[in-house]
Amino acid sequence: MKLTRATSPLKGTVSIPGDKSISHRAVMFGALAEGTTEVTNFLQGADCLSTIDCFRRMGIEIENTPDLIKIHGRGLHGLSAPSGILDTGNSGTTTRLISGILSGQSFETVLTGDSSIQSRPMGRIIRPLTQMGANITSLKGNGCAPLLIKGRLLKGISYSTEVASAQVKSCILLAGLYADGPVSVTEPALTRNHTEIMLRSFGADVISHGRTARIYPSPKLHCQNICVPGDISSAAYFIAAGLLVPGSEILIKNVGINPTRDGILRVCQAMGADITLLNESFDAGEPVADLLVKYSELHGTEIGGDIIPTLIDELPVIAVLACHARGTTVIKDAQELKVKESNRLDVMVKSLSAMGANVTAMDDGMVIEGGSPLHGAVIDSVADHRIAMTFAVAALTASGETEILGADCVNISYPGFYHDLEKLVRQG
Ligand SMILES: O=C(O)C1=C[C@@H](OP(=O)(O)O)[C@@H](O)[C@H](O)C1
Ligand SMILES: C=C(OP(=O)(O)O)C(=O)O
Repeated sequence: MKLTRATSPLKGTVSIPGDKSISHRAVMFGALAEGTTEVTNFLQGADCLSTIDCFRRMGIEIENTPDLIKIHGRGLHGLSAPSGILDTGNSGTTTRLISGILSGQSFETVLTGDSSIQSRPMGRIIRPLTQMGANITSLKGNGCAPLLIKGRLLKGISYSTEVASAQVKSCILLAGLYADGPVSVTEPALTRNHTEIMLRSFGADVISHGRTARIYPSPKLHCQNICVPGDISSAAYFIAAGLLVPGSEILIKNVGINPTRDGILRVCQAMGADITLLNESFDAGEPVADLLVKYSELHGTEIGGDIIPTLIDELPVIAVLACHARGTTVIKDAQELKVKESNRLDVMVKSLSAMGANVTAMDDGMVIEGGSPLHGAVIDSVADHRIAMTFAVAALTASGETEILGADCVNISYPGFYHDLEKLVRQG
C-alpha cells in the first residue's frame, strides 16, 4: 500500500465498525447463555471471526449475516469437545478469554494460533487458572500457546494480577462461572470493564469495586440483544488524522467512550485538541457518542500510570500525534506494548525514526521531541494491524511517498479501514 501526504483537509463523516473487545464477548457469552443472542454492528474482523470459528467447533450454531449475528446458546454446560485443535488465529483476546471458559469444561482442548500468538505470554493466565485447580499446560514448555487445557470443576480464589490486563481479568472471571465459590480479581490499574458490564446484563452476579471485580457462581446466563458500540481504538486513526491534517473537520459517528477506554480523548485534550462529544447515549450498557474532530495545533504531554490501560492500543498512533506536537511527549509505564501482536515499542521507535522523527526508546516507553518534519519511508507493518493503520495516518502528514508492507493485516480489526480513510481524504 502506497500513500502520500494529504494535500487538502479531511472532511466528512465516518461510521466506526463495532468494538472488537465487545464483539468477542458477545459471541462468547451468547454461546454460554440459554437461548438466542442477537448482535448488531458486530465487528467482522478476522479476530472476531476466529472467536466465532472456535465456538462453532464446540457445537454452537452461529448465523453470521452482514447485519445480524445470531448465536444459539446452549447454556454454561452446553459446549462439546472440538474435533481438532482450536485455532485462535492472531487474537490474544480469543486465546486468553476462551482459556478461562475451557478450564471449566468436562473435556480437554488444545488451543493455538498464528506465530504471533505462539510467542505471546500465557503464563499470566496459566498461573491464576492453575490456582483455581485448572489443568493447563504450555505444550512447548515456554509459557506460550499451544495450550493443553483439561477442563474440570474449579475453586474460587482471590487473585491480584501482576499486569493490568483486561484479558487476564476476563479469563479469571469467566473461569469463575465454573468455580465452586466466589472469584475476585484485583488489578494494579483498572482495565476495560466490558466483561463485567456484559456478564451482568446476561444475568451473572458480578460486582465491581475500584480495581477489584468479583463473580459469584451463576447457575445460568440469559440470552441478550446487543448493539455493539463503535470501536474507539479504530476511531483513534481518524481522530489523529483529523487533528493533524490542516483545516480538517470530521464527524466520527457512534464511538464507545467507556471511561476505561477513553484515555486517548483525555490525552488529546491535554495536548490541546479540539474534540467535541455529541449525541451521547448508551448501547449495550456502554456510553457512546459522536466525535467532532477539528484540526488543532498540539503540544507535548506526559502519559503514564493509570491512564495507560485505557489507551493501550492507541499508543502507536498517539506517538504520531506527539511527532507533530510542540515540545516533548513522554510515554512511560507502557512495557505491555512489547507483548502485543508485535513489540510495538521497538517497531514504533524504529519506523518513526525512519520517517525522520526525533524519538528515543526507553525501557517502558519512549520520548518524542515534536516538530521534526516527517518524510515518506518503506514501513514494515510486521503483520500488526495497529502498526499498519498508524503509519497510514503518519503517511498523510509526511512529505513524499510512504509504502506500508503487509498492509492487509488491517483486516484483523478494521477490514474497511483504507476505504474509509480514502473517503475522508477525497471529500476534502
Ligand atoms: O480484553 C480485551 O478485549 C483487550 C485487552 C487488551 O489487552 P490486554 O488485556 O493484554 O492488555 C487490548 O490490548 C486488546 O486489544 C483487547
Ligand atoms: C492487542 C490487540 O489485540 P489482541 O490482544 O486481542 O490480539 C490489539 O487489537 O491491538
